[in-house]
Amino acid sequence: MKRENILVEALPYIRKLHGSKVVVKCGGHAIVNEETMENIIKDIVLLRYIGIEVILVHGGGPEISRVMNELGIKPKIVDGLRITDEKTMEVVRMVLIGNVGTELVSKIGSYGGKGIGLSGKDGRLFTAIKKGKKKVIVEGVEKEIDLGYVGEIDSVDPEMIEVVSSKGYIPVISPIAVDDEGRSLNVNADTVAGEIAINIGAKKLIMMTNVDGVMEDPDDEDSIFSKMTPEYAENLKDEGVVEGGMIPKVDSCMKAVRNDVEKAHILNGERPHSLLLELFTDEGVGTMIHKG
Ligand SMILES: Nc1ncnc2c1ncn2[C@@H]1O[C@H](COP(=O)(O)OP(=O)(O)O)[C@@H](O)[C@H]1O
Ligand SMILES: CC(=O)N[C@@H](CCC(=O)OP(=O)(O)O)C(=O)O
Repeated sequence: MKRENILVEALPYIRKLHGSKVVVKCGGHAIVNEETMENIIKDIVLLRYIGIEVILVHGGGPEISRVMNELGIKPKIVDGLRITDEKTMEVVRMVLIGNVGTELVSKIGSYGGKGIGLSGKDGRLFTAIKKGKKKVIVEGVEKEIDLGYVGEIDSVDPEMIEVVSSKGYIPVISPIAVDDEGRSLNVNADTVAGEIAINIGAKKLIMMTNVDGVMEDPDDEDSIFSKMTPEYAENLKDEGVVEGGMIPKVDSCMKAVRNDVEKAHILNGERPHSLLLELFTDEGVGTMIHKG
């Protein structure tokens, strides 16, 4: 397609999204690679310049696991959730807030945007309660596993996001919540992104990961589902097609579209500018979850 046609094709999409809020969740796999991370940040800054209020929620699972291994702590993840003891919680805070969050804020700045780092603790943006024990099936047998300092979101107060976003800042949110006693709790970043999207009235929730979308067979790119309803996604979960880290993503997307977020998308952040292609072209990429 000619370059001018690409720009013209984007116009109705830009018009529709101008002034609305879009939550972008960037997974740890998509940000471990410097080039991938820079491409995503460039797209986010561009969206902000054309009047779309982007709220960035980041993960960092692979980086947390890398640092844990370096410290001699073996990472354990069940259904996409990290078992988090006290020492692990320290690592999670250090990596997510101290490292990944500040790096994203500074990259946004280097492309001309204004990033601001937040976590659940800032203005009590989101609070959580300890999730406690989780039932899992191991080799056909049901077991209860204590997840430790893993939080389940209890409340979201979006005022802080609204204040900074209305002044042109791009909030960069680390998935660490606070509980009533002021303790830090580790929350999956997909869950945080979904809850924030619902509570700020976002038009879209976009999950950037390291696969093209939800697939029938994760090893076969051609088996991607380009569109699905929450009911269909629920079936895929029940059938065991959706596993591991894809479970919290699909759960958050289903909950978001059932709570008035127009559309939720799962995209491959490793494909350069997949975010712009999804938002501004007729074809779109990845998997879209929409109400029936
Ligand atoms: N049906 C599926 N389709 C695509 N990916 C799947 C599916 N089921 C499980 N997965 C896994 O989910 C992973 C994405 O989750 P995760 O590793 O937590 O990513 P992120 O760090 O981006 O949050 C994929 O790399 C893939 O291995
Ligand atoms: C409770 C829980 O699992 N928290 C996650 C938080 C980071 C995250 O979600 O990172 P990704 O988006 O890269 O997976 C963790 O400790 O890995």
